[in-house]
Amino acid sequence: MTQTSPHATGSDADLITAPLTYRADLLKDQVVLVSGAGSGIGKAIAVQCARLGARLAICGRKADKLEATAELIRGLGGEVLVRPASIRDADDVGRLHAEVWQRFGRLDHLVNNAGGQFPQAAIDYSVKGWNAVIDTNLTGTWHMMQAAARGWRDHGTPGSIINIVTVIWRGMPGVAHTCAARAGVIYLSKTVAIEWAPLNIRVNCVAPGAIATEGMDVYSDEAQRDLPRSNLMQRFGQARDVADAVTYLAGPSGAFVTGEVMVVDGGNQVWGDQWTIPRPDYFGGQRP
Ligand SMILES: CCCCC/C=C/C(=O)SCCNC(=O)CCNC(=O)[C@H](O)C(C)(C)COP(=O)(O)OP(=O)(O)OC[C@H]1O[C@@H](n2cnc3c(N)ncnc32)[C@H](O)[C@@H]1OP(=O)(O)O
Ligand SMILES: NC(=O)C1=CN([C@@H]2O[C@H](COP(=O)(O)OP(=O)(O)OC[C@H]3O[C@@H](n4cnc5c(N)ncnc54)[C@H](OP(=O)(O)O)[C@@H]3O)[C@@H](O)[C@H]2O)C=CC1
Repeated sequence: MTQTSPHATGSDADLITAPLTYRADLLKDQVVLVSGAGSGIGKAIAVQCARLGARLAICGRKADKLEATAELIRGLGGEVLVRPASIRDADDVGRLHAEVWQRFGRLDHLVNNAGGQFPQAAIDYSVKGWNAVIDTNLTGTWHMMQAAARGWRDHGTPGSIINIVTVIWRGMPGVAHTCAARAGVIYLSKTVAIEWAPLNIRVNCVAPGAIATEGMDVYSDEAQRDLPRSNLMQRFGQARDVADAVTYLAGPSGAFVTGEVMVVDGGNQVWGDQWTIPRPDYFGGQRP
């Protein structure tokens, strides 16, 4: 975590002590695998699941960030498997899932949170830049989904997948690559929700709006100033807002929910301009 980021995920103390929305044994003994759990939303999800009694497996590329999350979980008396891995690497993902089953003998929920992008006009994308975003957000997410489904099929146990996406419905100027990738994940999720229903696997998505995390640091000062004004609440959401939505879908409250997208965006899907690159003169130029 960038300690100086104005968008850091609340303090570690907040993650550990903030009042819980759900009862403290909601996920008792369940096993939750969270990708990208070394920072931001993923960290908040992992710590919240641990506070609700779950055993955690966490992955991401950077071991030191994962260890910091793991320390918090162990401090809560929780159990955690730390496994640095890139979701872009299908073989690595396969080994990660094998390790989860070996360690815990079960997997209950996969939370595909790892992802990211950079702001740039689409017309300027390099092939490498496009591929980096698609490989991470669409293909990497798919590697994780398929590995989880195969595990549940082979063990004959139920499971649920929760994919973190974005609010794509009115387009996302400045991050077209991620908009395309997340749209792919949403319709992939709806499709396999059908195909995997006979396997007792639920598949859902959570679509956050602008959430205050260190991931925001990739955007310009102007974009960071404007993004919280792009919704009806006129502010950033918090990582725990997303963690609560994930918990709703993972808990008994989600038992009859599949193929769905839960939007947590302060109303941005109905109102608010969202430019992550300078707004062209054609659309009024300068931001407010
Ligand atoms: C609702 C509000 C709107 C915004 C909604 C979403 C907000 C968020 O999601 S914020 C939180 C997410 N976190 C991030 O986005 C963190 C930063 N992004 C990443 O780390 C991305 O995962 C990644 C895909 C950019 C990283 O991939 P990786 O392969 O590790 O990246 P590289 O640094 O190796 O770059 C590969 C390639 O991509 C192009 N590129 C990267 N950054 C930029 C940039 N700022 N501008 C233009 N192009 C960029 C570039 O082609 C890179 O290759 P090289 O040129 O050879 O470095
Ligand atoms: N903050 C926001 O406003 C919004 C965020 N989102 C999405 O929510 C998710 C979490 O974002 P947020 O917490 O804000 O930002 P962060 O940048 O803090 O989190 C992204 C996490 O993904 C991990 N990651 C990136 N690439 C890979 C990879 N190839 N394999 C494994 N892990 C990877 C990173 O860890 P490491 O670098 O160690 O690999 C990092 O911990 C992302 O998918 C993001 O796009 C969606 C909508 C809005």
